[in-house]
Amino acid sequence: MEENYLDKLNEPQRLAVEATEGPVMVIAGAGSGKTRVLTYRIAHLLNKGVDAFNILSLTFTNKAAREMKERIGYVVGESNAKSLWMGTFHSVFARILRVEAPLLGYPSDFTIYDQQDAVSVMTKIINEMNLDKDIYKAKQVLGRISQFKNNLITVRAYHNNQALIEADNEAMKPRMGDIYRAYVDRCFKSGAMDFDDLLLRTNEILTRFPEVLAKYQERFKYIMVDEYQDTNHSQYLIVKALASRYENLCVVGDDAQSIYAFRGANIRNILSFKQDYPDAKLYPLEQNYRSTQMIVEAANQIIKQNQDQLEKNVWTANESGEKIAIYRGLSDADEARFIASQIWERQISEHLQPKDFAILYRTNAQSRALEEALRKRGIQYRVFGGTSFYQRKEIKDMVAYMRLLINQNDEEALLRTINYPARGIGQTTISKLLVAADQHQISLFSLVENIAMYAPTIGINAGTTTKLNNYALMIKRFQVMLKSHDVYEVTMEMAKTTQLLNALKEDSTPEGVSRLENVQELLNSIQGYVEEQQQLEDGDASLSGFLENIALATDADNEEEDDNKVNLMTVHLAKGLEFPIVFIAGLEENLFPSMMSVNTRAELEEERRLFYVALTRAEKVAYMTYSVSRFRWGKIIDCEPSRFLEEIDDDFLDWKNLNIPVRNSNNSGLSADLFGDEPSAESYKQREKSVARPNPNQRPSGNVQPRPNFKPVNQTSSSSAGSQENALGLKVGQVVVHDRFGRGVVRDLQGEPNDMKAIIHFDNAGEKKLLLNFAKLKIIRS
Ligand SMILES: Nc1ncnc2c1ncn2[C@@H]1O[C@H](COP(=O)(O)OP(=O)(O)OP(=O)(O)O)[C@@H](O)[C@H]1O
Ligand SMILES: [Mg+2]
Repeated sequence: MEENYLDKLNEPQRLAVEATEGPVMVIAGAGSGKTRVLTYRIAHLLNKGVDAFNILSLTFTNKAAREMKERIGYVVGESNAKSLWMGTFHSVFARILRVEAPLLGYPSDFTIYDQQDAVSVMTKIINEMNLDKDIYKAKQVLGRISQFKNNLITVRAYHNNQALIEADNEAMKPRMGDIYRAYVDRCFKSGAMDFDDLLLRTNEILTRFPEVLAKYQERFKYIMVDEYQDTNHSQYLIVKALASRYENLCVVGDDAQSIYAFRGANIRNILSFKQDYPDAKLYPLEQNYRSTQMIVEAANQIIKQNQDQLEKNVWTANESGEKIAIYRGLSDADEARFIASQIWERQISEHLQPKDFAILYRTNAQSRALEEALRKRGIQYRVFGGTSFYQRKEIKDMVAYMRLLINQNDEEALLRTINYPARGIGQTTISKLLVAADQHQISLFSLVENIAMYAPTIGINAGTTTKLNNYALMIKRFQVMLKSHDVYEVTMEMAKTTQLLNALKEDSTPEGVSRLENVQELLNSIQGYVEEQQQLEDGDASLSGFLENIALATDADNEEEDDNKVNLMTVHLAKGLEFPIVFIAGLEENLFPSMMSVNTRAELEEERRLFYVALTRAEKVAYMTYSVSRFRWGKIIDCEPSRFLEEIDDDFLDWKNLNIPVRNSNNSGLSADLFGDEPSAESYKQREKSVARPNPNQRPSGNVQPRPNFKPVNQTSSSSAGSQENALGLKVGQVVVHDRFGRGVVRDLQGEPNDMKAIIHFDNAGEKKLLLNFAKLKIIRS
């Protein structure tokens, strides 16, 4: 055991760690060690002899939980840390529901529907009810239902709530209640829960079954919640119910970082903690250990402008640090190029690694330009969120088969697999089946399984009947196989028998190859899962266990093994994380703050908190970038710098390139003329929060002190060096394969031998200039 671990805490942190009995709340600024307090507190509990089994810790991501576990393992020994219950609300309560959901009539192997499944169910409902799709938009309707669920408004409660009904009538959606009922029925019949159900049903069980509540109250004698500011009402009630017996509850959070109000997070949870637990102890943490003085002070100044916040005094003893660099791009491509060039330079000049950098942005769509710039520089990166591994089509197809094996009522899984790979079961047949299943009040699978009996009345011919029969038999066979073989063996067999692997193998395009690799990767991960679980004492190598991990992987849970890469993610996903160098990109009006969020003060304040979260991720250096034009919604639009930039005092800022002409704007087709289009000082003054200050773009140049090593971007040597030697022995005219762009022909070689670039024309991707030191090329024909 690590000795004197309490010495690694400052005074208030140590007190919060040692106050293990009774309610405790820590509300403190970013980087002040809240998460560290929780980690050490758990270690301390274990060290005092509390059984790991009795500790529940709720984190924002599963990754955060794993990291905490690891850290706790260092302090108290790994074996002790293993049986801790840690994870997101969704993953912890999904685990409990596996045991308890049958109380509500769900199968214990219930499926978890992700957003895509939910949208598909909703689209069907809206179609079947013949509703106007422009008024009843599937995602919007689901958003509304999510609100209901997170506030524990069940279908029945909705129908008894005149105010809600009237609100929906006014919103031109009088059928909302019927849709809600149809959606809940449909999920229930499929034996499926969506994400909000995981919390709603947990609440339902804890309320309706006192003996179950008592069981978990006994079990979780010590409860901890990180990022408490972002818990919604449903989560709040679960915690409250579980903690109400022992009240050994410790919540930590920061009201200034509450960024999920749009999803129902409720800052009042923090404020009412004192009322719920009048004896609660409060420990203010004020010292920031993460960031430089420059960053801490600038962040303090930003958040001070919000009216709704608890008073805090955050300071740091860290070095003063560099000013925040601001860069103005001519286009999103130029902005991205600047960022990539800075990463490149800092890696070399400061011996930093790719993983030391994070690029944060407001919307996922911004990653495209950034990715392109990083690729051009040969910088390794990974994108969190967006289309995660498990959302890819080929993976979802495989997973749908797996889901069907454990829950044959899972209608979404059935619809996804019934004719993929193609087995001649057409859309008309499927529509007939859906109607008939509904008429006979049986699940789609039962219908397909007994199709011979129903076929004549439904109007399905003999050929199709055989096909449906074969499909059902195949699924049944795997279900049986699952009883005697491990999960990996069954899924491997399934991938082969269904022809799924073959279908992918036939496609030899680079995309096809990568799809096949993805499926292989999935099979590998199943194998890894089976082996890992078999080694654990209370291991669960079941298919449902595996599927649960997949369904609940949050966007921030990136499982990539080789993690030495530049991190790209939205600010929302960056919560709780820290990186030596952080770029905040796209600081423009209508982007950050988002266009949707500038109408009320409350919305704007949430955007400002988001900005505060972004800046406070940085340890050593922060950059803020914006662009005067950007490719959005299919066209180039002009942009103004974000009002947030104006809100930071000049003492903290270093405006990088105001007096440096930006060299070019390559593929954006823009020229320096754009400078003339920027907003006037006048338009700034008109803004609500505007400080009396000139347009930042027209600041006196005396303010601009480019760092000595600052170079204008995009100066590449273009001396032709086609005949020179290079590492690969590459020559003009050779045919090569690139792992991303596929097959191509070398057109030209440029630059110094040790920094050579190749111009390659790719069959599918067109002409690219690649840095040979980084591009992974294979010569296939000289
Ligand atoms: N007493 C301490 N001594 C040394 N380092 C510390 C101390 N307290 C915290 N740190 C370090 O400071 C950094 C920030 O801590 P932590 O992530 O726990 O802050 P936080 O309050 O949870 O931040 P956030 O609000 O962003 O979630 C971490 O790297 C942590 O290890
Ligand atoms: Mg934290």
